[in-house]
Amino acid sequence: MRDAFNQEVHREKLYDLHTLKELIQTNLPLLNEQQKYVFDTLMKVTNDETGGIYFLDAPGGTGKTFLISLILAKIRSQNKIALALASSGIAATLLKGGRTAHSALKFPLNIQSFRQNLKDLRSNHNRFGGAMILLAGDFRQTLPVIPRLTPADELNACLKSSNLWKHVKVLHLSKNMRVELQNDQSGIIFSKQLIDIGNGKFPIDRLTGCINFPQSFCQLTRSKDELIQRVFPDVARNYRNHDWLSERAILAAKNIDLNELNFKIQEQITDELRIYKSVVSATNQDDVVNYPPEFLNSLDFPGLIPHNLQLKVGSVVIMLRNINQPRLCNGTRVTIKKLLNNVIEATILKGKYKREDVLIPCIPMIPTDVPFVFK
Ligand SMILES: Nc1ncnc2c1ncn2[C@@H]1O[C@H](COP(=O)(O)OP(=O)(O)OP(=O)(O)O)[C@@H](O)[C@H]1O
Repeated sequence: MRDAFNQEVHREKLYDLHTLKELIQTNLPLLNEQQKYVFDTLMKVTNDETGGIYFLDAPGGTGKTFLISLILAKIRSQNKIALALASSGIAATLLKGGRTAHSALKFPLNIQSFRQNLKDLRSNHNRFGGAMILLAGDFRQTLPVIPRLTPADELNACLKSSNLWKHVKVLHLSKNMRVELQNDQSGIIFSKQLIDIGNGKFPIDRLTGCINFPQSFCQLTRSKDELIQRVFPDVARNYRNHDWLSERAILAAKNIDLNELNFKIQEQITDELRIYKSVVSATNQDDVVNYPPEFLNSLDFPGLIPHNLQLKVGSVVIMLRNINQPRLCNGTRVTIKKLLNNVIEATILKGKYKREDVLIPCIPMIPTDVPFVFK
């Protein structure tokens, strides 16, 4: 732990002060009133070393990344240490110097133990060793996902259920800068409706227990084909345009629906289809008889690619694992460029590494959350 900490400290001394100061000069005057209040509050407790734990309650688009980048730059420009840790690889790529908590600290982020560790490392007995800890997110979004457990377990895993929550000071951002800057009226209404859903303001249907969307909620489609037509019009012609591809996506709650949608979209691409079959077998000799490859091949586990992976040049793929951070991490979207026997060449569609080509090799995978081990 001490080694990991020292490595981070060393990394933190490598920032170019001139670039940091330029960023501060450009972005600080742009902060809106709420953002400025958060910035001033956090910089004050950082500078006078009173520290404390803060939660930035801010829905999507309100400027979390913009504001946190500025706070990081300001602290680093004063030759102090600011670590940007994220729970997922793709979130870590949004911030300068961002790392997953796991990769930076070599242990999964557990706020309780992190609190004790910081006291030791900073030789300071205040909570979190006098450091300013800023957590950011949106409680209106998905609860932590815990496979095979109940909604009560998911609520328990939430930060709000932790003993620490009573010490957390909550700061708010509510102005959606993403739609504000584009002056898009329908975007402003939609973002407000999303916040109302998250705040439980939509009436619940007593019979079904579900919420009803108002007519003005969004454009509803009646079939998957119509949905594809609206989101990916004329795929056959447009799929080579990476900017066009990077601006659209269809989300679904279940893999089975996604597979059908992907199949239909990919069907419209005229390139040759390549099929990659995984070689699946039980690793424990005793299990080989009970779980023959034919059975294992028929299974479809969340987080694992299907046994029969069918791809075309131009297909869009989302990474499910952190293979090579920060470029190839869980959540990176790429489009296929070349399909070779054992390696796939692809181009990154979004984010800091957009347009960069990457190689995705064959990788052995052993899922850990199934009752028997297979590879
Ligand atoms: N004060 C500001 N002045 C100018 N642009 C801003 C300001 N605040 C945010 N933005 C811009 O608004 C957009 C949304 O901000 P940002 O990505 O930081 O929001 P977010 O809360 O992190 O969103 P999400 O949760 O969806 O990732 C970005 O393009 C960002 O550059």
